[in-house]
Amino acid sequence: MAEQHAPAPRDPAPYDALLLLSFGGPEGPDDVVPFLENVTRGRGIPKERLKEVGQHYFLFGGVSPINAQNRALLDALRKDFAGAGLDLPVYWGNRNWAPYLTDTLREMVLDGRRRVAVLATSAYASYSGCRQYRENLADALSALEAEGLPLPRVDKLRHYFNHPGFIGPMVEGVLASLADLPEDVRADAHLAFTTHSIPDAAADGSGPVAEHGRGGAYVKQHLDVARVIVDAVREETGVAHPWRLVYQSRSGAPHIPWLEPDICDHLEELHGEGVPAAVMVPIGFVSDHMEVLYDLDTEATAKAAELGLPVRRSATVGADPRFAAAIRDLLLERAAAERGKAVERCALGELGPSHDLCPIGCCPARSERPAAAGADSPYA
Ligand SMILES: CC1=C(CCC(=O)O)c2cc3nc(cc4[nH]c(cc5[nH]c(cc1n2)c(C)c5CCC(=O)O)c(CCC(=O)O)c4C)C(CCC(=O)O)=C3C
Ligand SMILES: [Fe+2]
Repeated sequence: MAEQHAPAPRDPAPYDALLLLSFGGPEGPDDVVPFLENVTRGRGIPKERLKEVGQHYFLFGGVSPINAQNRALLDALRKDFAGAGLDLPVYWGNRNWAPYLTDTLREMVLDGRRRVAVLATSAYASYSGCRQYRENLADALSALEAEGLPLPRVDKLRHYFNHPGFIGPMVEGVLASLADLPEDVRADAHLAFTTHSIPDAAADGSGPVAEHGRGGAYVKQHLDVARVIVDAVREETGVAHPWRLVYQSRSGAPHIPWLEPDICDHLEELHGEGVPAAVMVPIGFVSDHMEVLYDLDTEATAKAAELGLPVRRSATVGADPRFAAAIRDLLLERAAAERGKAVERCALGELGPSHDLCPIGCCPARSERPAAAGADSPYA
């Protein structure tokens, strides 16, 4: 039949699967301590900080919101693929909790998958958000190798911080939060874009070393996203809201410098300057992680109440169908590139589309460990 000879309209080749790679989180009170041990093994986090973060989880019944968010995203992806006529299985594996990456990758291999596109639930360059996931992939491949299993090739899809399917839903979220503020303070509201604080040294080394100055790709990428959102909001409302990129969820020892200011200090400063309201925009988080539910919705919101400063927290992308479609777009784009085709790469802002393959020295670690899916990968 002629139909069989026509090129597939949505050709995922050479990929035979998509792997959603995430952080993982506890599913109940008994999971909290072992989860935190997994996260912080060898990372030098003070004991007091761990106790404190454990309390954040216990406050929510020991359940991290991240797993439900990932299950919703998996559903959205499967729906999106089916709707687009893309026949590709979608798997899910985590760094720190079940389903663990190694178990998922083993299942994939036993299912016959040999060429895997990987989407990490972190949109930006950094050790924690990029290289560490590549190290996790190398560890999983090494475990399968030790079991005598055939190794799949894993390709990590590019950073999507500036993809319209990631930014569009956030713009809508900011507009909704602004509309939710009392009318008399709305036009003068500040936008506080927030992301995970990381050590200054990790920020400086984020992304391809040669390409970025101080603050590295991590800070630059967030600033680019913030500017795009501010412009899009202005186009809708006619108001150029003052804004700043601020940080949250700092965890290391106090004598080590991390990115600042913290969101709570920032709210205090805004209040001191007579700013009448603010919207917290968690651009650093793909979905409502514990950092969003605790550090913003609980801690920073209480701080604002204490100050008498009206604040709203705008929505994360989560399982928005536009985000699922963006992931399909990234996968098909990379698939075409791997087939040697010229591809169009969607990106807003000034930085342009990120690289497909992390170059040698991208987001260096404190100690050198093998990392897959990059120019320095020991795997094919
Ligand atoms: C940049 C970044 C992202 C964003 C990229 C991405 O989204 O992946 C991220 C995500 C996440 N971080 C998470 C949880 C934790 N992170 C910790 C510790 C740390 N994070 C760091 C950075 C990041 N982390 C860093 C530099 C540390 C210090 C220790 C180290 O250098 O590794 C700790 C230890 C306790 C503490 O001190 O907070 C916990 C419990 C969860 C799950 C939340 C949930 O359950 O919903 C998620 C998604
Ligand atoms: Fe973290």
